[in-house]
Amino acid sequence: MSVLEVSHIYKKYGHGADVLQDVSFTMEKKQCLGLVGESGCGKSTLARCLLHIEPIDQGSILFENTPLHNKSQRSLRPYRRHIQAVLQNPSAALNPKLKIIDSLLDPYRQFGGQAKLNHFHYTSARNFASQLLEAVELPASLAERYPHELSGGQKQRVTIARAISIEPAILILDEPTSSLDVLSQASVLRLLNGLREQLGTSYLFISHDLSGVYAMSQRIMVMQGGKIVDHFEKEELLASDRHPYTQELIAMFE
Ligand SMILES: Nc1ncnc2c1ncn2[C@@H]1O[C@H](COP(=O)(O)OP(=O)(O)OP(=O)(O)O)[C@@H](O)[C@H]1O
Repeated sequence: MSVLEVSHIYKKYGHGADVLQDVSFTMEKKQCLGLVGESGCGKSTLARCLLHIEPIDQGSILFENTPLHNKSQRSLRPYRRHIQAVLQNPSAALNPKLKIIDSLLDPYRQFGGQAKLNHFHYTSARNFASQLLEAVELPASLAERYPHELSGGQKQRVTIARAISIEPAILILDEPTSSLDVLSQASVLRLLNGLREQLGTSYLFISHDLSGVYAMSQRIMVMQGGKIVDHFEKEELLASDRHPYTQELIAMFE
């Protein structure tokens, strides 16, 4: 069953050239869809359009069959909960002046404590923060610390905990491990995989690195110059009819 349907979207900044050109895909429930492509091809722009940080110029975005592309910011509010993101740099994502507990609770509070939860249970701020920290395999004692008192890997786990706190249907992961060392990268990817299975969230996993995308995704899209030039099931990666650009990426991977 599809959770997000993106059809023929176009996006440009100001009077520049199209950064996204005729991008279409669907995201299936509980699956991870990978998006790979070189720097500057438009991956983060696509993420920002899906998060409604940037408007699209043409096309449509349907969340569980409801069109989101033509909604006002006010009428988008209930849907924002369902599409959350984890971005590249956890230090920039966490407010340095807030204790971890307050960063963790921010989305739940933004939705007025009204988010109906299935996996987590809100009884008190402290207890909720402990459940979230436990989900990302961090000790509850970190709740009282400030971001500068955590390692990069711990900070990224906190941003993941915060993103899943309101149990979104979709999590956009834009290069979530690129600022981490190799060991932390592997453990964060393992954690994300486990959480997808536990929570039933759909992921859009964005990276310039095909090996990471391959490890995480059931389906893979390849972007070049703002277009999706290839789109296939993971098992079809080595099929002979792959796009020449995909073949270039595979050659780098081998
Ligand atoms: N706010 C903006 N205003 C104008 N141009 C922009 C803006 N954001 C991105 N661009 C341009 O759009 C194109 C796509 O950028 P985008 O950040 O989406 O690529 P990307 O594939 O995510 O790259 P990277 O992997 O390096 O993050 C680039 O040419 C970039 O310079």
